[in-house]
Amino acid sequence: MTNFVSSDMQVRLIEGVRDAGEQVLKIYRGDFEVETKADESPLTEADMASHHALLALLEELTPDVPVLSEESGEIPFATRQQWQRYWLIDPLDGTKEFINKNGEFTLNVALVEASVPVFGIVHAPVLDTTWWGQQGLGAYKIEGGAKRAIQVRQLPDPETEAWKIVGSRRHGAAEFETFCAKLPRNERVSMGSSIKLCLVAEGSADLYPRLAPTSEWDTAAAQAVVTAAGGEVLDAHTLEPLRCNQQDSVLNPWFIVCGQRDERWEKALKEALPA
Ligand SMILES: Nc1ncnc2c1ncn2[C@@H]1O[C@H](COP(=O)(O)O)[C@@H](OP(=O)(O)O)[C@H]1O
Ligand SMILES: [Mg+2]
Repeated sequence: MTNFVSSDMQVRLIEGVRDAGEQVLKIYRGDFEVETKADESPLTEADMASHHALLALLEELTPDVPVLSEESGEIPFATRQQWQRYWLIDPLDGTKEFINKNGEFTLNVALVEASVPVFGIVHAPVLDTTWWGQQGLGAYKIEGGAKRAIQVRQLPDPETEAWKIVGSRRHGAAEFETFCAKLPRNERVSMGSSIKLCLVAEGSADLYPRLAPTSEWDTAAAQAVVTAAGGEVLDAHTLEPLRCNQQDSVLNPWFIVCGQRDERWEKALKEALPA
């Protein structure tokens, strides 16, 4: 099994992401301005502070590895296609949650190798919680200073326990409801940002159907955590794992995050999705 990130490097990365989170927290606790990007999505000084802090961290630790950030501007596919290994970051996922001050936003750093997110850190500064994982080496969570290994859970028997389905606060609500209505007994939980994937990774939720657009930087770090915890992030149509950097567009297909694959939800998915 390849060790993509040494344990020493891992410690420095986690510390660096948590330091960037401290900068974000200072802005979160004060008054900040909100700009609107060309695609109509919001941007705050915290997105940019985190972007610069994470770029500085990665350039210091791995000067030879290129970085693609949500805030770095477009890098042509012809260039990205040459990258065997690169960092893919979303400096602040859940900007609307940040603006609404509900704490459900994250800093996201993924290492992508041959299109597969093999290592990822997801940090939620307000929750004082960090999830990380590396392919083949397990997944972990630090919450309030306490570290523990995490793992996905098996889908429970719905006769005795409802399946927990996590969904976005803001996107794809109608598709989400249609999907959940086809499932056995379930309870729904709303959450912002990549925390949704981490809830599946840690076994607090069973499924996260994302039947709405996202970009690769929204999911790569948390996909690494989910897979290291024994789960999967699957294209909702092909049921193949999501891959990065395969085409000009950085948009993901609709996807499903699951713990262990199970024919019960696969059947529901086939019925719930438009042909
Ligand atoms: N039309 C669209 N195209 C691409 N991504 C979209 C999108 N609408 C929402 N998203 C992504 O969904 C993320 C938020 O999802 P959720 O509300 O479920 O947490 C946003 O992250 P950012 O906050 O980083 O912009 C954004 O990237
Ligand atoms: Mg995002």
